[in-house]
Amino acid sequence: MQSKKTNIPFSLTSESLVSDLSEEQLISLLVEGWRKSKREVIASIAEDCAVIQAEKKELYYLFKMDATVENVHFDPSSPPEWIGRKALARALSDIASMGGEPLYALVGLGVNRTEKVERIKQLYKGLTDLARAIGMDLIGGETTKSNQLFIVVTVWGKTDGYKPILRSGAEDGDSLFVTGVLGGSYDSGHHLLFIPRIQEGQWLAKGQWAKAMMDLSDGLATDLPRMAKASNIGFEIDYEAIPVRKNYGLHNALTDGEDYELLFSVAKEKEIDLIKNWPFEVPIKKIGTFSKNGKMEFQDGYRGFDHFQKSRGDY
Ligand SMILES: Nc1ncnc2c1ncn2[C@@H]1O[C@H](COP(=O)(O)OP(=O)(O)OP(=O)(O)O)[C@@H](O)[C@H]1O
Ligand SMILES: Cc1ncc(C[n+]2csc(CCOP(=O)(O)O)c2C)c(N)n1
Ligand SMILES: [Mg+2]
Repeated sequence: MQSKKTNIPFSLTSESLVSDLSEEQLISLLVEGWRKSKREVIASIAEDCAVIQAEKKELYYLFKMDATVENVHFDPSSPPEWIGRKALARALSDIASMGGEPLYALVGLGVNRTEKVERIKQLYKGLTDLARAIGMDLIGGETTKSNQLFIVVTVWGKTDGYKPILRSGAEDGDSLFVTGVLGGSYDSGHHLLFIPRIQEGQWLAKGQWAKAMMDLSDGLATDLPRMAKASNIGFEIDYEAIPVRKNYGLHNALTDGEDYELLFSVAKEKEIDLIKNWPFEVPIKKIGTFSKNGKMEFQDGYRGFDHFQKSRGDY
């Protein structure tokens, strides 16, 4: 795998804390200097999923792990079925973001000894109901004692007969689209009950509509610059075009996170056909353009979610 530049703005000392870094800086630091040893690893760290090319032509395997932690990703009072559902759906959103088809899941569970068995049973029901609905198989996992309830889901998916869509394919002049509406995910409960855009992602990849694609988990303000940097191209946003959830505002749409919608680039000349042929219920909206004259960052004050920066309910 390719190591990313660390971009650490100061020298670390033995006293430095994780909270001195952003999530991205910590990951960069941990994998600095790591080089992939296998040719079949097509994409890895910094993409939504790792991509492994199988020996058969145009067969790619996708892998993604996501953690769902009490008081970080859900409140103790959240319905347990919804917690389990969310834990799987988070990883499915990353598979969707490459146009993949989910196949198998491994589930890690951390539970306190004082936890009610019924709560964990309900949590598992939410998770397995979604897996069944999607037609994927639960093939194993791990269970451990933990002070804080957590679920770690690893999903294995594939693209068979077509290439997965990376974050790095956007080019000058491409149109930038988003599915659904953005903002207010936590307060509205969307963060528990969102529908991962699996069919939409596959359609966009199979039909060669999307050139670059990712899912929005940390907020457009953080995630779009990631796509721009991966593609090495700037962007220009039409702020008024951003689809905002009812009762929320532009700031929510840019910074709240957990939208779990698809962000993708399309060649300008395909834009009209895309809109005409879009076969799904969820709407798509053009929100800007990739441009070599544009910036790769949003203006100051728009910043998405970061696990190590101070936010709601920090401890
Ligand atoms: N501890 C780690 N070691 C190695 N790679 C990591 C580690 N944590 C995250 N990564 C990789 O870093 C990238 C960013 O991780 P992250 O989980 O934020 O993915 P994302 O797709 O940006 O966000 P989300 O999972 O919320 O959609 C991914 O490619 C992920 O596989
Ligand atoms: C109790 C509670 N507090 C805050 C939030 C909001 N939240 C948590 S993680 C995240 C970004 C994506 O996470 P990751 O980067 O891990 O994929 C956001 C916006 C929540 N859902 N529950
Ligand atoms: Mg992602």
